[in-house]
Amino acid sequence: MAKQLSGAGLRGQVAGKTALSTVGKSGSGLTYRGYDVKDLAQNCQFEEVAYLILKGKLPNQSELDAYKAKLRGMRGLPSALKEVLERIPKNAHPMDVLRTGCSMLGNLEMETSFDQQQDVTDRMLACFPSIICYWYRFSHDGVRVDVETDDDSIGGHFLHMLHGEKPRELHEQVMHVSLILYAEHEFNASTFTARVCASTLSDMHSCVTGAIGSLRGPLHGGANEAAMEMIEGFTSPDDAEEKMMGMLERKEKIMGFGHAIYSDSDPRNEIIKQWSEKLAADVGDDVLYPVSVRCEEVMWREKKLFCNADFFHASAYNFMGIPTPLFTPIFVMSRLTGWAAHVMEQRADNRIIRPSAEYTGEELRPVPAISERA
Ligand SMILES: CC(=O)SCCNC(=O)CCNC(=O)[C@H](O)C(C)(C)COP(=O)(O)OP(=O)(O)OC[C@H]1O[C@@H](n2cnc3c(N)ncnc32)[C@H](O)[C@@H]1OP(=O)(O)O
Ligand SMILES: O=C([O-])CC(=O)C(=O)O
Repeated sequence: MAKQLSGAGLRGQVAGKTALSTVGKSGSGLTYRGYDVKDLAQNCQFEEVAYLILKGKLPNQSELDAYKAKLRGMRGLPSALKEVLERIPKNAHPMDVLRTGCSMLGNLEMETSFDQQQDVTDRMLACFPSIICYWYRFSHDGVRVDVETDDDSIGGHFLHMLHGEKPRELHEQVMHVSLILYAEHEFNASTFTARVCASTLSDMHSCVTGAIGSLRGPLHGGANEAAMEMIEGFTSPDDAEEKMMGMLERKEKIMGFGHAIYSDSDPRNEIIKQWSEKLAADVGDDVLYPVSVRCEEVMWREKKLFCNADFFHASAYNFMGIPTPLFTPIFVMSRLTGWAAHVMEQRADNRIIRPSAEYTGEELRPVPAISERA
């Protein structure tokens, strides 16, 4: 059954056109440029999907090889950016670090013409993992990590820098799937932020910096971290059930569940759930995965609320040894493709986005003299 889309939050209102993705259209849960996300997650690497989203077609082998080589060559960070990252404290949130890193990059490598939009985007795609890991390893381990690795993929590059060793094949594969699932999602809050910024004819770094800020909140991308914080407090499935029932009774929001558009499932969930199960078996987990499954059952039974893309990402990332505060920055590494493609689409057919407001304030009145004011 389709969700009733109306009310506050611009729900159900068409705010522009896109050829990039469909979300919740009947018969197809989520498509990128006409391809089902399940098909893409099963058959592609993330770089192929990034190419598809940004350049409009799936690459052939030589195009993919050239694209990966280009991205590999753009992983380095300018020394001024490294200096800025070294000054950000250990207790900063990595999303704030990334927001600052993106903004600083825009100062050092400014987009001076829209002709540069593809290259500027590829540069961000290549170096965002470097920004996150350079700061994280410096502030937490006192290490100036080498960001110019020769890893084949963006996900592999990230895991290599984070853990100081080449990732296992299983983990690199899960990163491909995860980054594909998060890559694009029509007019979600962060993408809409990017498009509003683009509609003023601003530069790409400004659009992406704003979008990072929007993604950070727990009602959007920040939900994967919030979900992790919740499930790690549950010691067993029964404990999870008891505590969740209490949360529901107190009418608390449970992060990682529900969706603004999907009505009864998020197509990304079954994919990342399968990988979470595989990773649980791999690490010999007998708590986090069963706890997560019980949460899913309780939420559906009690509220008909389903897991969105974020919920099983929490356990999957945890099983790969990724610290919780880095969960949402991984989302950025991926969604950057969607944001940038939307910025390009907006630029290609632009009118400044400027909706109207329903006024609920005072009627027109004169300014009283200061001596007459309460
Ligand atoms: C990748 C992503 O960004 S996916 C989204 C990630 N965000 C989260 O997981 C945060 C938790 N979920 C939510 O807050 C919401 O479901 C959102 C923000 C995703 C969507 O919000 P909305 O479109 O307003 O939700 P919707 O209209 O379906 O809400 C219906 C009712 O269910 C409740 N509800 C929705 N989600 C939840 C939840 N996770 N926990 C508890 N109750 C919920 C709402 O409060 C609302 O109740 P009300 O009518 O009494 O106010
Ligand atoms: O579409 C939304 O509102 C949120 C979401 O799932 C996403 O951005 O991936």
